[in-house]
Amino acid sequence: MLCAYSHQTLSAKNAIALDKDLMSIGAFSIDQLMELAGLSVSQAVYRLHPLGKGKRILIACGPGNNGGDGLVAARHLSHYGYQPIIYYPKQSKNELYQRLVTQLKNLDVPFTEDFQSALRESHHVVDAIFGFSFSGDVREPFPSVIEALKTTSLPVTSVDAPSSWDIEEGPPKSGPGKDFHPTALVSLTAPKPLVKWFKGRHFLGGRFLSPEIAGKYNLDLPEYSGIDQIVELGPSGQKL
Ligand SMILES: NC(=O)C1=CN([C@@H]2O[C@H](COP(=O)(O)OP(=O)(O)OC[C@H]3O[C@@H](n4cnc5c(N)ncnc54)[C@H](OP(=O)(O)O)[C@@H]3O)[C@@H](O)[C@H]2O)[C@@H](O)CC1
Ligand SMILES: [K+]
Repeated sequence: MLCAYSHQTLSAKNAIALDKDLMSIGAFSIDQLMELAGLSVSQAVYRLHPLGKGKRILIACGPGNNGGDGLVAARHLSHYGYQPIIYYPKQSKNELYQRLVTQLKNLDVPFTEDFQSALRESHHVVDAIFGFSFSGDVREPFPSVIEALKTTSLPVTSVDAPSSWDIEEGPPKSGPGKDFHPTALVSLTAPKPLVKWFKGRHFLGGRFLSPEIAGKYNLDLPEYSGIDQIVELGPSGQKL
């Protein structure tokens, strides 16, 4: 069900500030926020790609928290009955990420270094490469991965931002991300300004935001249904 939601977006600067507020004023830990983000992504994939459409989900994870959201989503998808496979070429030494990797290995979720082969065997791709801290030109080893996400015929669900898009200015005018338009986007906490250029199915995952923090950033709290962690919005997050 589409919901009424007004237009506010969160700039990259405010997304970072809001994250800090969630951990100070909001008293959340990063583990909790990443768990909620990844759970939202897993619910969006389930909504977009029910088990009957094919179980093999390729999850491309970048080096930062966007990648961490992908690792959490993979764990939930495995428990739902999917067969996730993880491409995570720049693994963080941070303990949080190492624990997420161990949790996946304990579920026998495979990791691959060969993105292109994994893509050929998959039914759906999750783009958890870069989120709101991406900037500049895409560095190795990710250009060929972004290129493959652009040209694949498989549905691609991007986490928080289509990777390689500028958070404020949207799709790049050159480079591997030029003309990359994922099938779906899961905005976390609030849509970012880039949604102005997004045309696919758009979900919001932010069912943990308190009225106080939402008010500080002038965000409306949308109405979530039942026990859902996500709500579907218009492509640009517009009021429908
Ligand atoms: N409350 C919320 O909403 C929550 C949000 N969360 C999630 O966190 C995300 C933000 O995470 P984040 O700040 O860790 O950064 P992220 O976007 O993953 O990327 C940074 C990494 O990419 C790299 N990198 C950058 N540019 C690059 C380039 N051109 N080419 C190549 N590499 C490049 C950069 O590497 P560096 O160069 O610094 O070594 C760095 O390691 C956010 O979007 C959401 O998904 C939840 O987990 C928690 C709650
Ligand atoms: K992403």
